[in-house]
Amino acid sequence: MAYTSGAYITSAFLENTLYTIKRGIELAGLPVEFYEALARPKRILIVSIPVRLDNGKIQYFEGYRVQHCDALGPFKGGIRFHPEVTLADDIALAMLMTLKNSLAGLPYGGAKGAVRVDPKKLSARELEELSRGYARAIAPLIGDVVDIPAPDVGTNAQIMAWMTDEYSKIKGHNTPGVFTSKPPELWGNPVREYATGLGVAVTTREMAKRLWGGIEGKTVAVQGMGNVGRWTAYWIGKLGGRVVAVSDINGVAYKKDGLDTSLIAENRSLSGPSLVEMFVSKNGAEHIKNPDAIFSIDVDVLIPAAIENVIRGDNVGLVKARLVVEGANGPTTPEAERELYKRGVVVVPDILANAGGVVMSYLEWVENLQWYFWDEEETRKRLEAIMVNNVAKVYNRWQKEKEWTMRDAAIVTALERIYKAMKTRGWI
Ligand SMILES: NC(=O)C1=CN([C@@H]2O[C@H](COP(=O)(O)OP(=O)(O)OC[C@H]3O[C@@H](n4cnc5c(N)ncnc54)[C@H](O)[C@@H]3O)[C@@H](O)[C@H]2O)C=CC1
Ligand SMILES: O=C(O)CCC(=O)C(=O)O
Repeated sequence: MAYTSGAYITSAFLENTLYTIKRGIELAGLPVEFYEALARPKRILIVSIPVRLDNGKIQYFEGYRVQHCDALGPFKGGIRFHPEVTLADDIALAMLMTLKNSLAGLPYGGAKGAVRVDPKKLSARELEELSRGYARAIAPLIGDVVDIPAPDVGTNAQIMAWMTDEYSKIKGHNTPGVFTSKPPELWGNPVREYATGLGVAVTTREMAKRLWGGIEGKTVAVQGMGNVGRWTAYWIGKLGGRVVAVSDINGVAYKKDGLDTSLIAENRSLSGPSLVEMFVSKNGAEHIKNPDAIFSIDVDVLIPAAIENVIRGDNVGLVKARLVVEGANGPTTPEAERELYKRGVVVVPDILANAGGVVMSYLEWVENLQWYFWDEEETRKRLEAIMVNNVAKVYNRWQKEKEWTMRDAAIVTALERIYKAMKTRGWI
């Protein structure tokens, strides 16, 4: 069975994702036709978005919306604004969403969107124009029961607000359920801002309980201080773990006795690198200029929460942690993962560990469709219960199959649900 996309569009990330799906299908004993059904997205839209820059010139930005699979329900997945994003990587991210949504038991298929842009180089007005332009460009393909985007790298609640407003103007009425992770003042739920990080932290606690009897005092390093990384560090601190290092593109903040992660909530407005600087200036942390030093810090748990393909064959030897929890999508290559398992290091896969974001998006969407809202406490409890249950489900499956990785257990569980739906529909 070939596991390459077989198309002219490819990337290391896409090939790794296809390899993982193929391996899952083989381990689950499912037929080759199922692989064929998942190896290509159902639909791809490529768009060009004109933006009038502040200097008066017009610049065109390329964007995508990849709808991978809708066997389980409407397409769902974030939108990435990043200068190096490619269509192939966007396809890989959409495939991971199909698996993640299935594993979490959500009534969703998988999708992902992207625009090749460095949002930090745009003014607020330019960013708003780009966001509205992207929403207009993909409007024919999305809808509150069709495809529901949300944030990913480089996007946030304000961008979701602009996109929801733009889409609602096109429809001629308010359509809150078409994007999730909106600000609370525009039908969002306050939990969504920190939901992915909370989910990663709860996953880490649940794994630490099983591996070591608890998370209390266990040392943790977090790569990335964006939405996922910062809230992971914050909640790890709240749950009793000791975060000794955090990093961003400009370097690492390290403190042997543990960083005061409660400062993260007090400094909500700071961006990633400034949070690292904040730990140095306000918390007495050491500043290590090389951002990759995060991998070699001697900790119990390493949490890559920045971007894909960061733990690879060439640097996996640096990792000293006993547990890797994937906050980012696709941070560990298959080669690196094999090496880690050989050394007895457990890797908790992205589709399990970082599902808190989309689970919370689902709760927000249910609120939006009903125009009925739960309070913060109630939604947080629901999110935590789903995460705890998902970790137990995957861990127990993994325990029964000693030759498998935790990723295998997660992917097989996700694939079986999609297969049953496709079979029942008569798609395969
Ligand atoms: N935002 C969400 O709800 C979800 C995000 N994810 C995944 O989590 C990861 C992070 O996403 P967000 O936090 O939303 O993005 P973000 O854009 O808020 O933050 C990403 C951070 O990573 C940093 N970074 C990039 N390359 C780095 C490197 N080589 N070393 C250290 N830091 C680096 C950036 O400077 C930035 O601070 C991505 O893989 C994303 O797909 C997964 C589930 C949900
Ligand atoms: O909240 C969502 O709908 C999607 C989040 C996302 O893009 C992800 O989990 O990678």
